[in-house]
Amino acid sequence: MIFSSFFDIFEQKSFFFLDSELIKFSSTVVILICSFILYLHHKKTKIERELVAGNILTVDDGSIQRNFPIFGHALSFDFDPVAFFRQLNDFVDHLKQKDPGALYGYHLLGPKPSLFVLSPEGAEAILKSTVHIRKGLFYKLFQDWLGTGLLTSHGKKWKTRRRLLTPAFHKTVLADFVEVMNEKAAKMVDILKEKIKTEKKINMHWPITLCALDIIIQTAMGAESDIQFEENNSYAQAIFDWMELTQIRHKSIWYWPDLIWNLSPIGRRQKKNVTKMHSFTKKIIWERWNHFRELKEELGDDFEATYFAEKCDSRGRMAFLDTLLKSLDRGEIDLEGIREEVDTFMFEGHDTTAAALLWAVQEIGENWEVMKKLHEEVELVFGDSDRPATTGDLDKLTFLEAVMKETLRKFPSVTMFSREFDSDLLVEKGERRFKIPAGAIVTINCYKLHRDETHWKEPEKFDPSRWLDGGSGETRYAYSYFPFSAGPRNCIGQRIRAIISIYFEFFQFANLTNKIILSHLLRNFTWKSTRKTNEIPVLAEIITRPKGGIDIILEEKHA
Ligand code: HEM
Repeated sequence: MIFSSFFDIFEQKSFFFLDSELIKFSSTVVILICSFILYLHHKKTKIERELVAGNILTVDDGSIQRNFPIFGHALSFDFDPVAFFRQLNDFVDHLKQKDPGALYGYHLLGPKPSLFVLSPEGAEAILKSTVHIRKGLFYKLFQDWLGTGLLTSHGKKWKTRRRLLTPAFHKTVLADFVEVMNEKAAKMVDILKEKIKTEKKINMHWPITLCALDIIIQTAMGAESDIQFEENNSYAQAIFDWMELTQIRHKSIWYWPDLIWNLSPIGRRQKKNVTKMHSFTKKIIWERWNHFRELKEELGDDFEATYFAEKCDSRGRMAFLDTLLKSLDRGEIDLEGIREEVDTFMFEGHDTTAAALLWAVQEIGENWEVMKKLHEEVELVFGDSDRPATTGDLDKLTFLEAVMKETLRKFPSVTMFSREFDSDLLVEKGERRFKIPAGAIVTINCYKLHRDETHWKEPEKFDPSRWLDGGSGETRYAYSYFPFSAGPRNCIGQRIRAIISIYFEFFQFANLTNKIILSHLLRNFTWKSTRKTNEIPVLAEIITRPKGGIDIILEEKHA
């Protein structure tokens, strides 16, 4: 209406008319903008009052973060990702100093309340809830790549997908997984042995990331890949660029509306990343789906028995992509749904593991005593042989397990996860009551909570012995350590462990990958980190990684 009269004015070219219509038009626009600003201001003030009444602490006491009219604290966030993460951790320290018994703090993104958890007790109330399981607004920014797959969906869709996918990594494919992981880790070792012939200092970022990616491509999708030989692999590069741009979008609320984002230069660059990543996974899915259909046509009634014979156990459970293809054949999911889940597993399944391994390599290389103990342990289990590791071998590597647990305590790969509240949550701690209002986004920063001094002695110290017999790790308060999250929306890799442990004491996809890759490294090399861990900037961009990767001086053990 407004726009059509605006164009009419120009067509009629009547200046008298133009004047009066323009005045009408401009006043309408000004009134609309003013009403909107007043509405935002009213909403923001109302929610602020509600948060203070609910015992949620504010960070805007002048010294730490400014609360601007309309925009709230959004304008005080640091743009540099390392500084931004430090800022978030400082908020926790600042508020805990102010009120040691408080469970939650807040800042405002415009009128949107964004809460953060101050203590493990505060995390427990949220993670245990079976009602507040909807992921925070931030996860919408993942949807251009992951769609609404398991990580990002909620409600009925999430429940159906979780049921569909949980049995996907079952015990009968465990042996295949271990075989593949050994093969890929051995490939990485060969590549590194070649590298150290010409380079003294090795950056472990790409060798480890590509090895983890190689493993997930084959174990979850059943596809062969040569990705480890392509250091500048365009798929992996697209993933990293996507993460960086998503992080920028996260901190810049003006980029949140799709229209603005899609028109911006970095939004267009992001589109190219997404197209590249989608075509990579679609190709894998199509190849396997075509094979599935050809075989079905060829074998008729015998198809299921033949296709799944090697993959099925007596309960009829299958490998990841096969499970999805069978569901597709039954009409329980469509091709787009499979693409969403494949992308989710490609994303969650390699980068989380790679980040944890990088930090582990760094800590081992800095702590000579730890390296020595690990060498002794692998030598005891494998001797001088170069045979592949079995699940039995991995079970015996108890110190290595402790090293991985301690690494994930200090550097949980997924540092921050959040929930968006559809209804209020009342949390009680002793005499005190805290109210999280409906509409709030609550972020749990487990990097900070894993270093809570009330639960961990010398939390900044890398001390794997906490996890050995008698150590504090084993007797800890459950919610002081949750690198795989906890409750109904925990990491599916962890949940699988509980189901599979009926057959095997030890099974966990991520843990298995970590232990196999690290044991291969330890059997072949010794190394020294070139930087001190506490001097490495922590880049918490969706996945928490060391900025600049990990540089080590790597030497062959039996050269
Ligand atoms: C060191 C390795 C890993 C860590 C630390 C880790 C951590 C996590 C965390 C903290 C969450 C919850 C995220 C949230 O609430 O937003 C999560 C969810 C998830 N993880 Fe992992 N993960 C790891 C490896 C894996 C692997 C190997 C896979 C698959 C092969 C995987 C698949 C998933 C999926 C699908 C979800 C979403 C579950 C749901 O919402 O129902 N993760 N992971």
